[in-house]
Amino acid sequence: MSKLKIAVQKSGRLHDDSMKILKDVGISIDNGRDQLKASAKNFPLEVYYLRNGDIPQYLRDGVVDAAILGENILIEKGTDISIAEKLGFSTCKVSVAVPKSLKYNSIKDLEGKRIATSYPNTVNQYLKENNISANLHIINGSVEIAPNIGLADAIVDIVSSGSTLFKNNLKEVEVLLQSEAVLAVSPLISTENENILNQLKFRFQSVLKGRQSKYVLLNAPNDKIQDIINVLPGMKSPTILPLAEEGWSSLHSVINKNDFWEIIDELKAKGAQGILVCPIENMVL
Ligand SMILES: Nc1ncnc2c1ncn2[C@@H]1O[C@H](COP(=O)(O)OP(=O)(O)OP(=O)(O)O)[C@@H](O)[C@H]1O
Ligand SMILES: O=P(O)(O)OC[C@H]1O[C@H](OP(=O)(O)OP(=O)(O)O)[C@H](O)[C@@H]1O
Ligand SMILES: [Mg+2]
Repeated sequence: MSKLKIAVQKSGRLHDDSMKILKDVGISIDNGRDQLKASAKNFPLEVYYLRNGDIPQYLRDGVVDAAILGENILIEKGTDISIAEKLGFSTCKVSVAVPKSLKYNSIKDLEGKRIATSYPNTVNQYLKENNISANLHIINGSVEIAPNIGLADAIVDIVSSGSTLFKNNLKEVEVLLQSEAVLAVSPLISTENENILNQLKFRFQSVLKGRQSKYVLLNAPNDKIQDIINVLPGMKSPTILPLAEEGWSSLHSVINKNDFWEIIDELKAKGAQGILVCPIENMVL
């Protein structure tokens, strides 16, 4: 029986969350990442542990059928490779930063400057779109140090919390792109493995929807139920069950996890009691 070959980052920012989503969709992987490759026990899947930056080439060559990698790497090295699903973790930006002391007004200030980056294609494309000519210094790591050691006037690199920029006395001045981890697909995938990929994608979607949602249970007097339904966002048809105590009901619903804290005071004010909020493992709509 055919197996889907999927690449995940061997070690680094994406590794743990990539393994976690595979685990959360019920796939158990046989051996550790000291091996180049591992098999799933209960799903037709082989996991290849590779470097994030090398994955676009492996996808292009059909060495692997699919991969979990940073969207920014696909933009840099794999614009011909398609994305099957955005996975919601490892969110970051690719941005231009300059020394804090520099007066920066607009992108025109980059004209003729030296820019250090690990993302030359992304930067060249951006400069071209904005009609700017600059000199790129391509370095593979610790890009943020370049202005401080006199190697460059500006940098283009990943920004997440901004603390690396802060530590290096730099400020973000332009955002080139937003990125997150994605499930990408090889253009050479076979029909048989595409079917397996679709099953995996379906499982990912149900876990991702579950991660975005919460299951809410609350008790309320029957005459308050309608007021409470009006407060809960996006609730079409909540489940309402009678409690043993006369005149009271229990209301169950699914809401977006970000909405709950905004409406909790209102729910209490409308008469809700004994409010429980539970995580959802999977959600199939
Ligand atoms: N600080 C960060 N916060 C959130 N996501 C990040 C951060 N840094 C990187 N990422 C995302 O994680 C991906 C992997 O980053 P990481 O630094 O682990 O690997 P890499 O430098 O691309 O290396 P390699 O090719 O060796 O695997 C990046 O492409 C980006 O999408
Ligand atoms: O805005 P922040 O939250 O500070 O994150 C940004 C930093 O994170 C990444 O580096 P990483 O820690 O992965 O180290 P690396 O350069 O060795 O890959 C990236 O290259 C930035 O340097
Ligand atoms: Mg890094």
